Amino acid sequence: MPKSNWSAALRRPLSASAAVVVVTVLALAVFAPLLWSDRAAALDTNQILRGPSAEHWMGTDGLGRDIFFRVLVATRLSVELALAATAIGVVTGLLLGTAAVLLGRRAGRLVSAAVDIAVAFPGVLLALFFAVIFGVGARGSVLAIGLAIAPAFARLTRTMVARVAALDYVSAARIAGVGRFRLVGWHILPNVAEPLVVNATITTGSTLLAFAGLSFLGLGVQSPDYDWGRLLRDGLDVLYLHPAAALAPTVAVVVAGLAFSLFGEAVATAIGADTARHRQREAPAPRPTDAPAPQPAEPVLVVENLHVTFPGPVTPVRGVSFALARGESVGVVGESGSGKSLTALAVAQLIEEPGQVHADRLEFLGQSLPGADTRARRQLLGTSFAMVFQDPMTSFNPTQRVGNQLAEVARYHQGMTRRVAFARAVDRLRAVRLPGAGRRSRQYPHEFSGGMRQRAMIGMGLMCSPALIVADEPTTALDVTVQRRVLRLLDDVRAADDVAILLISHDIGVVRRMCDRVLVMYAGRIVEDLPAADLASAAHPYTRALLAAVPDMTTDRDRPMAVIPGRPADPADRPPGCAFAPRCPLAIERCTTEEPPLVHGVACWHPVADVPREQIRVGEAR
Ligand SMILES: Nc1ncnc2c1ncn2[C@@H]1O[C@H](COP(=O)(O)OP(=O)(O)OP(=O)(O)O)[C@@H](O)[C@H]1O
Repeated sequence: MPKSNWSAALRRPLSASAAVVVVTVLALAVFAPLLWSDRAAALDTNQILRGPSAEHWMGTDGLGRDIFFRVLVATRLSVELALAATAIGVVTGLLLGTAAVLLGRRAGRLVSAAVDIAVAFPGVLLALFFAVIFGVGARGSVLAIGLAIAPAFARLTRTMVARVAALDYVSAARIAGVGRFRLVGWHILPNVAEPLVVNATITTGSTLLAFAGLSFLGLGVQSPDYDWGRLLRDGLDVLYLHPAAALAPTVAVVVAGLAFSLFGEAVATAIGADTARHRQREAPAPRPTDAPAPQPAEPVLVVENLHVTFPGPVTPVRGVSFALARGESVGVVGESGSGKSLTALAVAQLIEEPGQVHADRLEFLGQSLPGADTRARRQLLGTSFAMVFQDPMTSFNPTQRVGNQLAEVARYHQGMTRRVAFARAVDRLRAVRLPGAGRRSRQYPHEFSGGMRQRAMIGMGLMCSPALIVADEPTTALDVTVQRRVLRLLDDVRAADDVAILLISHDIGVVRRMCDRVLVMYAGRIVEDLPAADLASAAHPYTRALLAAVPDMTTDRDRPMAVIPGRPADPADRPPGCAFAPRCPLAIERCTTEEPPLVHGVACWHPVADVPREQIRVGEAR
């Protein structure tokens, strides 16, 4: 951590004072018993319960012992106990918080549930509960307080670990066969150490106070040993006669407790500044010249048996399965209403009530999207997933400048300052080749053309480091030349940054040019999955009919345009068997009774790979 962060944090008067007090307390803990034990233990029966004087600054106790020196000497036991309890709490918390990685998902879930229940109890109640179990005395109270602070620490650890455990390098280490303990100790904990250290420092402050409480209640340190809590308890017995006896240990507890907590805050400030700087460094502008991101072993997106249902019930998406690798571009084509957009929205977790999404697997970058808690999901989708919507007019907030809207993403997800985030927004607008990016970033969306807005939307997706861009009809609202520019930009981004692209379009020609693979959807199902280069050899009559409807250089312009006869299936009234059967010129008996599964890339009882394209030209527009 750079020295400047520490000096900046310690330049704040409160942090500097806290640091001075913490160092003093630690020095007293080491040296006070060596220097003043005798004076603290010396009995003077002539000086019993005397008030403050030049000889005894805080007066004397019931045996004539000097209270000031007793408070100084008690520093060691008080700090020792607090540190021991904090250590127990931290180690137990770390073990419980990493249980999901160490013990596997099921046992981890049980541990998490137990931790959540424990967190629901107030810490003081837990400490008293454990103190009764472990018995009166210093050892019992160390265990009691240590175990009482463990659940909160475990929950913090669990949250931090879950974030790091989903990262690519942890997946790579898993696949490389790294053991669980090494994975946690080597790859995960060092990356979450900073906030945990900060929290442990702050916890030490509260632990000091908790010990004083237990000793005060008679459950902590027992005579003849004494810590600040014990002195406080003795002082309270003579409070009206001799208030300084209670005041001195009280001041010691409060000042030391506050100092540790404020010192923890100072550490947090120093580390926070450093982490933010790191994050900015870790997220360099993805330029075409950048080295490609390391290849993960897992696909970017895995969808298995996806269903989207609305009340009725209607199921416009029924059992869709596909996967996307890094840098792969997959097109989804089909007529209006075939379920393309709902599939994309389900992947983006944007289907709203009363819509229901069910899937055997819906994983993005190895993380189950329906399983992730909302915050983790937001973070994951916010940093690694970008969506370009059909209507560029509604994708931006009309009341905010475009640059600010892009910058917001980096400020929220990457903790950048306003100025740094805005500079990155301008850089991203430049990366999507928006002319005059600096000036444009200060304009409002209505001052942009449709094509510019789509490019800015892609730029917004590039504010973090997306692994997947879902583009739902991104060029439908644009004229042909602008369309081509936007599509080329998407393709460049894919090539430069190894971003996977899911392109939804009803234009099979666009998909053929842009994509590696094509998924053809009909009535909520994938009916064909084939390489874009092999479209000409499509086997499903529906794919062939879609292709036949696209005019090419060989199309006879004197003949009317080819169309697919009939109407797309209504999701609320779907025919039995293959949904395309009523419109299919090759339908056989079985097609009307039994729905064909997707086998070898085609869902058809009568695949027609070898039937000439002209035979599938099933209808013509009048
Ligand atoms: N909120 C909803 N409630 C009920 N049905 C819906 C809802 N949203 C969409 N649908 C239905 O789901 C079906 C698929 O819709 P979807 O928007 O995915 O089609 P699409 O293939 O993307 O079509 P387009 O190309 O016209 O956008 C349609 O029949 C639509 O009417």
